[in-house]
Amino acid sequence: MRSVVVSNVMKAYAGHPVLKGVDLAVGEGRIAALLGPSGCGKTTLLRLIAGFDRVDDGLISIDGAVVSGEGRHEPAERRRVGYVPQEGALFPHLTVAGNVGFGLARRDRTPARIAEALALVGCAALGDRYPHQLSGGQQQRVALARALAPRPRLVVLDEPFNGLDLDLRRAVAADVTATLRRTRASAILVTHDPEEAFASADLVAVMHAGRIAQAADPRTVYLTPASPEVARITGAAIFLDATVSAGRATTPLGMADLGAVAEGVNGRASLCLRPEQIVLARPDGGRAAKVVDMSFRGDHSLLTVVVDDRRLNVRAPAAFEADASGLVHLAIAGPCVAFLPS
Ligand SMILES: Nc1ncnc2c1ncn2[C@@H]1O[C@H](COP(=O)(O)OP(=O)(O)OP(=O)(O)O)[C@@H](O)[C@H]1O
Repeated sequence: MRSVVVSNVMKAYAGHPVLKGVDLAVGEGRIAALLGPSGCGKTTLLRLIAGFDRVDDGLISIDGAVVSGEGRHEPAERRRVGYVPQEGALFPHLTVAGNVGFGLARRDRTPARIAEALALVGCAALGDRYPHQLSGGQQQRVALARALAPRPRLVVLDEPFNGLDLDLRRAVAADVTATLRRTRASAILVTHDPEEAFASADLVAVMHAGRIAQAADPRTVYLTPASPEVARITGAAIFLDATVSAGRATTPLGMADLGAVAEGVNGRASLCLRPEQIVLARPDGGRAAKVVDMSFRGDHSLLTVVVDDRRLNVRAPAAFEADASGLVHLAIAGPCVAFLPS
């Protein structure tokens, strides 16, 4: 059963198209991450799903019922979609309990329901505090409790961890994901952080130029991106000129195995690698490259090397030291993806 289905949704602001035919399906109890660069339309799509705005064209259905499109626009308060907005989302003049109770219908606004929602996010003891008396992580947990309190069919979260520093961000994201899984809520999380998307979601929907460019499990989008843009949005990507023949690519760094080949690619191609796929090799098993810079990064050393006039960044072990020749030998590890030359 699909919890949310978005089909061919279009939205323009003042004649400027933002969503140009978005398709997305999120299964019941699944967590999807909507990943894309700033301004690509992630918030716009979330607002359409929550019902805060109307679609220009296309359909949105939740649990099998059309909520947007075909002349219908179910109002936000009837969609049973919990919304966790960007930072600063709590009402400052209400206590934590008041904030959580705010979204509940009057008959449901009982101390027991509020306590239940706060317990879900591990904040049972904080009901009497005001938002300014909470840490950033606690504020985001309370914002999730407020969204979960009415027992929604779907929870949508718009970059909820943006205001938190990196360590806290990872921890709060893990807690929030665990809570969503415990409550078996379907969820859509907007983020521009690939690692957050991979760690949190069953399905990563990569948004580019007003459409979903690829939607698949995290491993698939990272290891076999559907386009060069998807490769760049989902992490660091290095592109090498290559010649493709019989499932292998010849590159300035030697031969590479191909895991996926974009349609129509044969002969000249652009090979897409992740940084960790360029590895140090023995002299007899790799191409020589000149080390022109080295920067110690704690868990690894980042080498800048030149091979065939091309500068590349390569990760080496933290303890790496260049020998007197100033050369390293490089090879390509693991299957790569080939695209048409750009
Ligand atoms: N109400 C509006 N009126 C006019 N233009 C809008 C409106 N809302 C969004 N836009 C425009 O639509 C585009 C997409 O905005 P949106 O907020 O959906 O992007 P986003 O991917 O969520 O970006 P970010 O990651 O920076 O939040 C932007 O160019 C934005 O300026």
